[in-house]
Amino acid sequence: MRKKTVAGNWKMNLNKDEAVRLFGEIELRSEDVQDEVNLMVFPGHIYLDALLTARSYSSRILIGAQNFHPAEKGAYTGESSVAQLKQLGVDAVLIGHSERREYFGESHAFLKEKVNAAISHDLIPVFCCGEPLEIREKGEQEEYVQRQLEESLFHLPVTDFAKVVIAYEPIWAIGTGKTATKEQAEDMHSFIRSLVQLKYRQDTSDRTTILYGGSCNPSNAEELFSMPNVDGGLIGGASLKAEDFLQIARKR
Ligand SMILES: O=C[C@H](O)COP(=O)(O)O
Repeated sequence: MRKKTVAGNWKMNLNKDEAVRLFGEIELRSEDVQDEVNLMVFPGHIYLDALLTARSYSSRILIGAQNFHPAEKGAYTGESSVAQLKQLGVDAVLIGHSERREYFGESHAFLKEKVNAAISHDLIPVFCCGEPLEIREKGEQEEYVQRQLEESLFHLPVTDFAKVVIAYEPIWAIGTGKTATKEQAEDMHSFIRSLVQLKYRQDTSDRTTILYGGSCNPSNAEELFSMPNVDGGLIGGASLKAEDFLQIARKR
């Protein structure tokens, strides 16, 4: 039985006070979210330390970084390494978000390096994949997502792959209010799981967490999460309000 995961990607939103307050509210009010739900937040990079410091000792909320550079160290102005994030106390990293692929030109090969760097420092890689609208309209979404996984993720040996969380985020649904239907999400999630089974093993594919992202909110989370292969969500806009985020986390 897979545990559900609900992760909030705060992107480049909130100031420091707002970020610390939001984290505190989520932490305080997460008590009525079932124990079997994993909670994760990805705040703005410059607030990671503040949140890690504010996090209570017994907190159930994992804190992740939205970005990093795969090199161990070096002349990469403005970047952070996984070693630096690990030392800070970060638990997870986002890799392959469509915004990083599109606006920062992160290639399949670069994302593969990021995956390797995260694994080598024992950070949970949350690997995002998903197709743009024109690909969906041509009906080529499966080939598109398969390539993303094959180029950047499926090189991992099974023991490392077991640490990865996959997030399927159709680009046409991100921040648009136009969420995938539960059938569209389930079709892609079950396709991804079948690829994992082919590449690895049945027990690995049974255990792989596959999140849905793209305009997921308190009104549509329940039907999306009711699908057998949807193991929770990677939430953008709706994760910026504690009540909305927690309402999503309470959906089964
Ligand atoms: O990482 C989160 C996704 O990009 C979804 O964002 P959204 O919920 O605002 O559509």
